[in-house]
Amino acid sequence: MSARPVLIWGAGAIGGILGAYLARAGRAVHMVDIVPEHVKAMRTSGLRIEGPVEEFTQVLPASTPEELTGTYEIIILAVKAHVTEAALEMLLPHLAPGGYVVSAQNGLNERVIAARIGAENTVGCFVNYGADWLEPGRILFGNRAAVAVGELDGQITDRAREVHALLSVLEPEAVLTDNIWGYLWGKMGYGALLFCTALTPDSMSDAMARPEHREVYARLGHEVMSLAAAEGVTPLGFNGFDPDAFRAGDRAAIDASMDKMVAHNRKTAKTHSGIWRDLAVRKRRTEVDAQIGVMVGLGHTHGIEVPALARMVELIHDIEEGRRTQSANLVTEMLPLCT
Ligand SMILES: NC(=O)C1=CN([C@@H]2O[C@H](COP(=O)(O)OP(=O)(O)OC[C@H]3O[C@@H](n4cnc5c(N)ncnc54)[C@H](OP(=O)(O)O)[C@@H]3O)[C@@H](O)[C@H]2O)C=CC1
Ligand SMILES: CC(C)(CO)C(=O)C(=O)O
Repeated sequence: MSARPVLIWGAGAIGGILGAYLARAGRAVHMVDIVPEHVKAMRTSGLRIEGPVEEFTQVLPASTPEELTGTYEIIILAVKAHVTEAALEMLLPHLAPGGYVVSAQNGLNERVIAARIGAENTVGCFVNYGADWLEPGRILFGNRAAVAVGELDGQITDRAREVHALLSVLEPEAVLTDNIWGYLWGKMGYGALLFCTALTPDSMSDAMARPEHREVYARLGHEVMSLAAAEGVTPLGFNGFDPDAFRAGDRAAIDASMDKMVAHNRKTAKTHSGIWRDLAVRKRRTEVDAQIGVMVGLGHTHGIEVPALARMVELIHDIEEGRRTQSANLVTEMLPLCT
């Protein structure tokens, strides 16, 4: 592995775990986060990784954005999708000429990053491992899961290999792919299902297991996979998510896929999605506009009807703004749009 230092921008659940694994493996990393208490904990007592995967504490060099000096050739961005643009503006003075930014996020952030700094300075990445930021200096690593890395144009380059080697320190089964958009769109589909689980107080597995709500999940997945096809992308499956089943609207195959996703999520110590956590625990805005709202816009562009996605955006906003509370009834309300 090359010894070029790595800057991790956003040291929460995803970035924190990645940084701790890289540092423990002897890689030079520097962590940046806007939460001063978290930054202080990382560089003094250390970042505690907890949970069933592995437990260890790693002291890490860390700064707030205001404290950071110098430039880096490799920057991994791991903030929530709705703050990607703001974080990019903050990190750009620290991107060395010829360096690149990798998005370890959910959503189509690579488009946003490439629009700002050029596709030639952007490397694609997909992460599905489960983690929760618990408090300053403490992160739960709930479960291992699929990870993939690839260039936006599908070429297998030295720098894609370099990023793949970095992610492989955390996830030995990480994939180096020539179809990163396929993984990212697969996660857009799975992500839509996760947003639906977060309409309820239930765990991801309990919410997905409800037979009376299967039509809603089937419709959401179908809308996303139809958009992916219109975008010319061949979505890829992972951890039980079967894009072809949802694209075809094949109920038997969708049920089989949902059962696999339920089984996958029964094994994690992160029982609820990050979306649920933003709503129920952190009491803050979710990534709904950056992930689901973006697809409603693409529906208009392509002339594809996406009523379930559009209604879900409204319902998540209702919860964010205190007009509704999380309830299985919200999913039931979507049924007429989905049959
Ligand atoms: N957690 C998970 O299991 C998974 C998450 N993802 C995706 O990964 C991405 C990151 O999520 P996650 O790690 O959970 O989020 P977290 O909120 O745990 O971590 C993000 C961290 O970045 C900080 N931050 C916010 N704005 C900035 C900024 N401008 N500069 C530097 N730091 C900033 C946040 O502070 P503050 O909290 O104060 O905003 C927070 O500490 C999201 O797109 C998510 O959907 C993907 C797969 C699984
Ligand atoms: C559920 C998970 C961890 C994917 O496995 C996720 O992406 C999220 O919480 O948003």
